[in-house]
Amino acid sequence: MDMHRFPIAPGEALLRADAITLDYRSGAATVRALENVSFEVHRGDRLVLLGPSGCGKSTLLKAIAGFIKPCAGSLTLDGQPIVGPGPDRFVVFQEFDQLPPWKSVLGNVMFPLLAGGVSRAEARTRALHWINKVGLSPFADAFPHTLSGGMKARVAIARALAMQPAILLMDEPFAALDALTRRSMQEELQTLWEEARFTMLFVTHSIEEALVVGNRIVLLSPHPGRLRAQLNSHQFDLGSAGSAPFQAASQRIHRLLFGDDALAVQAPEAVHA
Ligand SMILES: Nc1ncnc2c1ncn2[C@@H]1O[C@H](COP(=O)(O)OP(=O)(O)OP(=O)(O)O)[C@@H](O)[C@H]1O
Repeated sequence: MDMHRFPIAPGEALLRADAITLDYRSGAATVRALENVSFEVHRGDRLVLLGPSGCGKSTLLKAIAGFIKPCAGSLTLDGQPIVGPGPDRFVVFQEFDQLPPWKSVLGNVMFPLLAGGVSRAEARTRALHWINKVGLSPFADAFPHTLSGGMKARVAIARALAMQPAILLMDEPFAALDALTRRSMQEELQTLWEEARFTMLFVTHSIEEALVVGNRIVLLSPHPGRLRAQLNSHQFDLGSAGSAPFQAASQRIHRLLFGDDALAVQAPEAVHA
């Protein structure tokens, strides 16, 4: 596969979630985290799962990663059922302590490649390529504890992209960062996407972040998590944040999640902001 670009066949669904229902069971208690959730991710999409705390965003991402199994419905990637974790999906979490502290930046980025059977020489070349892409070449030999939160986020992104997954799964990756760093990470992610056009599923509970990062947004309502609406948001980026259309879209989403609209509409609807 080309190291620099992820292949895209526009319009073709890469990931399908079809009528996903997922219960957590502990002892006699059952918590329904997701109910009848369906959506598609197309190649090259930056699809955002957005909703309030407890709506099942992380649960859905973990099911797509193959860590947990839905009790009903189907998840397919490239037409194949998802039955467990695989190298075609890579998760970036919020906790950047996911970087082993005894490995340098280069070692951290090479690690999953080596574990996946890539030769040392190839792993090093690929790792250095993506470390350079996220602007960390001068820090290739640095250890995680010497890096800022933003730099650790960039290492995590480089590590994920070096694996060339079919879909990059990001679970609130910037939530622990200060506002300025978070903003610059959103911008860097956008720049990386413009260069490499990878497919991404991004979880957040920030409406603004969803509008900036995503080209499409899937809204979930909580308890249990249900599909609330789907919106197109490709027209927005950091440059348009704060503009009148951006504010209007943001308010519309807020009403769908928390306002009267949230109560009025029972069935999922397609909404174009
Ligand atoms: N391991 C678990 N055992 C039991 N219930 C769980 C477990 N993990 C999550 N839940 C419940 O499932 C529901 C969805 O949780 P989930 O973490 O997926 O939501 P979320 O939208 O990602 O929330 P947040 O934004 O706060 O992380 C919640 O009611 C939560 O309490």
